[in-house]
Amino acid sequence: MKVCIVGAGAIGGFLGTRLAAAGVPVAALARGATLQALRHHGWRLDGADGPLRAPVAAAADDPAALGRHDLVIVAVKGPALAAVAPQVAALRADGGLVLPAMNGVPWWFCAGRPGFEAPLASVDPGGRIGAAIPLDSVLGAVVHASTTTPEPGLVAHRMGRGLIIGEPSGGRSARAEAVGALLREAGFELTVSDDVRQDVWYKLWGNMTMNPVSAITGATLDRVLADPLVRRFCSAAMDEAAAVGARIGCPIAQSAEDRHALTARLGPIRTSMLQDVDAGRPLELDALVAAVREIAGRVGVPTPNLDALHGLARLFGRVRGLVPEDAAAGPTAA
Ligand SMILES: NC(=O)C1=CN([C@@H]2O[C@H](COP(=O)(O)OP(=O)(O)OC[C@H]3O[C@@H](n4cnc5c(N)ncnc54)[C@H](OP(=O)(O)O)[C@@H]3O)[C@@H](O)[C@H]2O)C=CC1
Ligand SMILES: CC(C)(CO)C(=O)C(=O)O
Repeated sequence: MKVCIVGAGAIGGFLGTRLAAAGVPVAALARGATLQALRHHGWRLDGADGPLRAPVAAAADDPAALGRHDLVIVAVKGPALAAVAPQVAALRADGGLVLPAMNGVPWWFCAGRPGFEAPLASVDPGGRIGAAIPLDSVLGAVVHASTTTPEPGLVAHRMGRGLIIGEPSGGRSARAEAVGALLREAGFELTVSDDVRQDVWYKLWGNMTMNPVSAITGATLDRVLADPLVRRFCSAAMDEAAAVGARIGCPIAQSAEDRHALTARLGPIRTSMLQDVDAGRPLELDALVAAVREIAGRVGVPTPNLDALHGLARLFGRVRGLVPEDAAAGPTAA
């Protein structure tokens, strides 16, 4: 299976290196210093298992130079997705698959469901992503790992190798099993899910509060959860999202406190959004927070705590130039 990674950063490099080290030909659509590093050194991953190095099949900033692929793994941050969607389309072979390995509500999440005939403006403004990447080419994914890029093209793996993949509409398929086998072979703890939407919503349930709260405060996850007032606020926002999930076929059986106990086990993690603040990169607020508010609005669930979190994180980002001034000009603006 020919694989191309779009977005060879912390997660893209983690997936790309492990796949390439397992003998899979893995190309990269990358740019700038990351592109130079990949061309010079190939795929590089450092972690508790020691350094892993593997050749990159090809690396370029132009899809035309890379050809077509059976599997295109997209691991950009949410704000970059609309810009790379046409490139993803150009990299995908006829019948090829697209696996977005990203946090938050994906653009395909509500597609085709009653009440969601119009695409989510927060994650797919104008429906351009959905138009470029047909729903029937998508496999949903959830990444349970923590990685960083200490320098362009070099990934540091901190913890976790969990991946969940599945058909957006649920159920089993031969193609999901085939991609699952490939990733399992590359050393990931791989689950092929019957209901990947549920898994996406469950992961989001944590990121939705932990990432923006860590971004605003600069606190690692252990410190976010150690403050009783902050913890209670996060729980209240999570209760709202759980009520939204119950309306869209993604019920959550746990309490927010149950989930905090699991998150606390991760220890002093700098969330990917806190890493973005550190590096001066755009914040993924639309996929992690605005989209939940937009879905809540469509199903009629009030979200006062989530609204407050969105407002604070958005203002924090705007003041630092990490969120555009016109962000969420649509249904989540107010
Ligand atoms: N890091 C983590 O621990 C975890 C992250 N996630 C999620 O995974 C996703 C990816 O995150 P992460 O890997 O941390 O992000 P990074 O910022 O480390 O990587 C994103 C990569 O995408 C590249 N990119 C962006 N736009 C383009 C473009 N137009 N052409 C080519 N390359 C481009 C960036 O390049 P450049 O540097 O040039 O901008 C960067 O290399 C996010 O949704 C995140 O929330 C999920 C679980 C854990
Ligand atoms: C915090 C973590 C590693 C797991 O929830 C994550 O998903 C992120 O940093 O975005």
